[in-house]
Amino acid sequence: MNMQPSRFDMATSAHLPVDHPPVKFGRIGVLLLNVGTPEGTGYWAMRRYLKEFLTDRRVIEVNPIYWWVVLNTMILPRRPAVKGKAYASIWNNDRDESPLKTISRSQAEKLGAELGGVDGRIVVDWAMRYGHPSIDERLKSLKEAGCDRILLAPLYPQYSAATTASACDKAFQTLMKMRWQPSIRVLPPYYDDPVYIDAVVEGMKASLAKLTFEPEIILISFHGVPKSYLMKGDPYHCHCAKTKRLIREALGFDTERVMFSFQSRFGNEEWLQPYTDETVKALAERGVKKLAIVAPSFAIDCLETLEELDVENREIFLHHGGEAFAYLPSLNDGAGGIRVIRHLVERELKGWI
Ligand SMILES: C=CC1=C(C)c2cc3[nH]c(cc4nc(cc5[nH]c(cc1n2)c(C)c5CCC(=O)O)C(CCC(=O)O)=C4C)c(C)c3C=C
Ligand SMILES: [Fe+2]
Ligand SMILES: [Fe+2]
Repeated sequence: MNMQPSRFDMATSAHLPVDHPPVKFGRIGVLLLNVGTPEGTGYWAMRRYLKEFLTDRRVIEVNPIYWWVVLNTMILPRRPAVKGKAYASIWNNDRDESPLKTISRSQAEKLGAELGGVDGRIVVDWAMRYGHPSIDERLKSLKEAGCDRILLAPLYPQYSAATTASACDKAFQTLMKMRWQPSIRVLPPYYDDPVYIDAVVEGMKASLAKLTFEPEIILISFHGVPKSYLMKGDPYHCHCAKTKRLIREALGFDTERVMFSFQSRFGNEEWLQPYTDETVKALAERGVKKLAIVAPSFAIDCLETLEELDVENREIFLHHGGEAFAYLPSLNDGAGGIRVIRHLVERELKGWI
């Protein structure tokens, strides 16, 4: 087949040979990626989601035979019902989907509207690592729309193999099967990006200003990972520590007032410490009466923030003597959230647009 550049001109001209396949090219795709979410809160939808999540070797690194037994005999028979109830309590009933999905879609729509004014060739889409819309489906769709350059944008400020690398692995599995692969770029972690830190701090200040109390302590809670991942070289812990320091400095609060911890522990292995639930309990028992929690590792509010922090940890705090508790929301699809994503995406698209 003649692969000279003129072939592509031909593809769009009236001189295209009758038996020539259709050729679409020249557009630039941006694919926003997040962790994933169940399709429903019932047992089978939850089971499918958890099974996909918990069979990802980037997420669970223990011996696969041991894990197969644990997953199938202990976790999948019970966890779907328990977590299904938790998801039901935060579900977006208007759209019958989780908040993570609603807000991911909105982020992509808002970013698409803004970037369309910058360069008409840009197509913004979104996908989930687990569940739908899948990375496979949306990557193929971008390619079919004529995107021969694609920026993968995992919306994890702090890098972890369990999240960022897992999303990229999934994308590369699809690319492995493409004859004409698009050129690919990957958004680097942005844990210390000044625009991200400024937006988080601006959001925190706005939320704090609306409170009827002044928190004695601000707890910055990050999603945890097993400690063994840190020991094997995952930079997630260091990225979180730097994000925490930069937020504290930008707030201008002293070191005693801003603490950090890791949440969402799973299984019996040791995870990064200190644990959020234990910290919240200890603070209340120490006599702290007013507490605010923020979770900057989540680009979007989800089960782990709306339920685990705002409901479970609120209860722990109040039950152990605390009097006032506030969860400060994530950046989501607000002006600050979109400003951060747009800044990162425009920076990474340099040379393409
Ligand atoms: C068991 C191992 C897990 C690791 C390691 C892990 C890391 C990790 N996860 C996020 C972000 C999110 N996780 C969410 C839910 C969730 N996470 C795990 C397990 C691990 N995560 C499970 C099993 C679940 C499902 C809920 C549950 O059963 O507990 C979510 C919420 C999704 C939603 O639909 O709302 C997010 C977001 C990060 C950032 C991370 C490591 C850095
Ligand atoms: Fe998780
Ligand atoms: Fe570290």
